[in-house]
Amino acid sequence: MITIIKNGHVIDPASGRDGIYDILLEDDRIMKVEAKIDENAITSKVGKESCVVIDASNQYVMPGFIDLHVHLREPGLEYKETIKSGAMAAAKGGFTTICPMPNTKPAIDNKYMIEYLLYKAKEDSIVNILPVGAITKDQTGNQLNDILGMKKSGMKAISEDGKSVMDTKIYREAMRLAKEADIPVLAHCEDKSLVGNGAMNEGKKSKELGLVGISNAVEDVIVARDILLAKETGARLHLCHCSTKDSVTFVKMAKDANLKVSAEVCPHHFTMTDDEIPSDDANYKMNPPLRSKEDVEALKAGLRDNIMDVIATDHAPHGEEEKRLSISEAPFGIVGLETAFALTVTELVNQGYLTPMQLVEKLSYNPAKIIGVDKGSLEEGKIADIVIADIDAEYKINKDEFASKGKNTPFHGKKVRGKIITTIVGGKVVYPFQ
Ligand SMILES: NC(=O)N[C@@H](CC(=O)O)C(=O)O
Ligand SMILES: [Zn+2]
Repeated sequence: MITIIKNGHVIDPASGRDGIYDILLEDDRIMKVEAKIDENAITSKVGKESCVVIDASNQYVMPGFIDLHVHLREPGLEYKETIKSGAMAAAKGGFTTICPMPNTKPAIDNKYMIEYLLYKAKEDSIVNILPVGAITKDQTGNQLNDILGMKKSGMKAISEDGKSVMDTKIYREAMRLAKEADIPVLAHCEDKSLVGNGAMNEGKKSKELGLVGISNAVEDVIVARDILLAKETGARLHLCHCSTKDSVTFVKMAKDANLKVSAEVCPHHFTMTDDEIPSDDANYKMNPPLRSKEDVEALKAGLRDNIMDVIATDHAPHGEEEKRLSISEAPFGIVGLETAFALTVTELVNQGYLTPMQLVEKLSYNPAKIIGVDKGSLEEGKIADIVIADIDAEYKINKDEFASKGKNTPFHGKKVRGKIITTIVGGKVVYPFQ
């Protein structure tokens, strides 16, 4: 099968291309990227029926996005999301590869669960799935999992996401094993004893709503600890969902010291402050919480200055009933796969924080490097994981149009720019849904 993507504005950090090109795909590979590819010459050779032409005029053509932080709720909580529905949400959001976190029920904490996830992904998922395994048994923090065995079964990273491993000795040993396995540690940074019953950012707004606050130190203390452990063990540390200005400062210090540290920011954390939470509405509740203006500015500057490497969604679907509860009672988390690109365009590219090239670095090129896969590139010979988007298209976010089962977003009705038009995985169009 031949596919030709015509006249698109190619943005590809791997080759440095930033201009109008045609791309020729043969089966699952990128064969040619050239200023002009003559489709008539090709159709006359292979026949019209084995050649698809996609017109990408006035659209951006980018390597498929890679999300290092997604919660699919299968197994165990399929009413919130399944592998199938989560993968469809990913495709609709321009993501061709996603890394599901292991906090399912049961947790992905042994090699059989990794194998199960990969088997299920093959059956049900229209995007690539790279498994992340839990660090301790059942994520209870006491007993280290078989990290080397899980890696052999296809695990691409370890994480205790949803919480931190509070026992520093166990965590240090996990980092040693991650180094031996040559996989990154995806760190959720939250000091359990400091957070208590905190439900939103500690500040004026939490007082106004009468809610228990979560201070910045809850995150910062563990960010600092984890960086020190990465220094001692030589492990590759990736800091998840950074939300505070001091997280950015610590990441900069770690990079200046040449440590193997990378960091992600979620779209909600650069889009909104805690002050913008209108009422006790749990669609504004996530962990870490929406922070102060000062923190949001530091995150945006950190992305701009390439201190922060990745934009990841932390897509965390929950049932509508659960999110109808008050902020103090509802579970933490909001969906993100289908709003990430538009929020990045609207809040960062259109506001002058990121160039389109940086957007692609943070949504595709850098995540591929961090998770260690040969993706995030539109160079000839690479797998054809591609996203085509209209970055000018203006519309209002509508949760009822989400492919995700989760409708829990604070961005319903928000006016944005940037729409995914086509998502291609391994040379096949997966969105629009076939
Ligand atoms: N981020 C969240 O608010 N929730 C996540 C857990 C996590 O990513 O920490 C979830 O699993 O619901
Ligand atoms: Zn987390």
